[in-house]
Amino acid sequence: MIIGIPKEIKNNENRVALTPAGVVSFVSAGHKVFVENNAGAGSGFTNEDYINTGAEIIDNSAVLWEKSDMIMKVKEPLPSEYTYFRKGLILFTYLHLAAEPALAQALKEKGVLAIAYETVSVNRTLPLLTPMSEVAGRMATQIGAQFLQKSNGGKGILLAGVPGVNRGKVTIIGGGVVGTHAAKLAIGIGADVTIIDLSADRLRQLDDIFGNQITTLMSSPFNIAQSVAEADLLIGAVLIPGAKAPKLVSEEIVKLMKPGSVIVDVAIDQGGIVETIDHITTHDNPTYVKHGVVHYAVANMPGAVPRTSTIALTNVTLPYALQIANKGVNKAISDNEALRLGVNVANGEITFEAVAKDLGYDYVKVEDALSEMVEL
Ligand SMILES: NC(=O)C1=CN([C@@H]2O[C@H](COP(=O)(O)OP(=O)(O)OC[C@H]3O[C@@H](n4cnc5c(N)ncnc54)[C@H](O)[C@@H]3O)[C@@H](O)[C@H]2O)C=CC1
Ligand SMILES: CC(=O)C(=O)O
Repeated sequence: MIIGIPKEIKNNENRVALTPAGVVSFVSAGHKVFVENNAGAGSGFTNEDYINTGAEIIDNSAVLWEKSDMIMKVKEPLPSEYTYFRKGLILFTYLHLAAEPALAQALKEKGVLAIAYETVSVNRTLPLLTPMSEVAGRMATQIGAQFLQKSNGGKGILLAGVPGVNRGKVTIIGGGVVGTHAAKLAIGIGADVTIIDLSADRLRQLDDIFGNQITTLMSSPFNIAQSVAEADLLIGAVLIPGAKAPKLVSEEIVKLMKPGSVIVDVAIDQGGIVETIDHITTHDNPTYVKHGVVHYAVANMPGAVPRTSTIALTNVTLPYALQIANKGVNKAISDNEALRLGVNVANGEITFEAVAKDLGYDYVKVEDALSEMVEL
């Protein structure tokens, strides 16, 4: 199989979908790898590093997409890349289609076989999302602390407090991977941390992990309003896999927050949980102020720490990509249920139920969408 690795074009996206070590794995299994010129530069991998491990450098995105059987990316294709879509192309990347209706339509219309990292699922865990959620969770606290500084538009508090002065309050909605890692950092710097989740079992686990270093609360409109109103920093970390994020924090609740408080909505890649966040922000221009509250809604947070993130991401994506290349995509999907759950679009159909529901398409099972091509 020919695997193509484009240079990412999203704002400040410095990750790359394959490291030189990954090239060795593909080439030694008999595959060919094309890497776009300087695709790895932002993560500290030079063209020479890729050439030395057996890849070929291609200086033109259109040519790279055209020559490749499978495109491995980090972020969802942007509109300028939709023109490269074609029937039968395999696309393996983050997609977050519930929040990207135009992309979903383009993938459908062009017959791309699109496998989303974020819905590949093993025993209700999301192995290809987890490492980036670990990164983004840790970053969320770091970024929140930074924007709480007066010079950055915040209310001018130090989350850690000092002897004789209150610690800052951090409310985290969603106690999964992002929420846990945000909490780790917030506890580490000495903040007063509350985690809100809908799952009583998850709250029990968090209580076992963090003990009385955190307060846990069941997710309800009342608890959310009360905790958010008091928070200096609110972190959005909810996920319903594949689906648009629920708007759990209304405009009225945001108005209850004190001026200079900060919201970091990590769940923005699925549309975000805060009503006053109506657009995605970028690393170049990461915040805006509404009702006196600083809003941060960057959908590719790990792109700002690309060396760590690229290695963490490719550690988990490579084994799946190798299965696709070695077995062929149909057999790989047929053999591996986790990978099958990653298929969001196939043969012009939406094959992930939550995405189909949110975007108003008929849901077609992967087995049915691919029935002419493979027995599942
Ligand atoms: N902005 C960015 O750069 C990045 C964003 N993310 C996103 O962060 C979000 C969270 O990801 P993970 O932590 O990995 O997901 P996860 O599945 O580990 O955790 C989600 C948590 O939300 C909880 N939840 C669901 N409905 C809820 C409700 N109504 N109220 C309270 N809690 C609720 C679940 O019980 C679960 O504990 C996802 O949208 C993910 O794509 C992840 C990495 C980077
Ligand atoms: C999860 C995701 O979309 C990201 O890491 O950018």
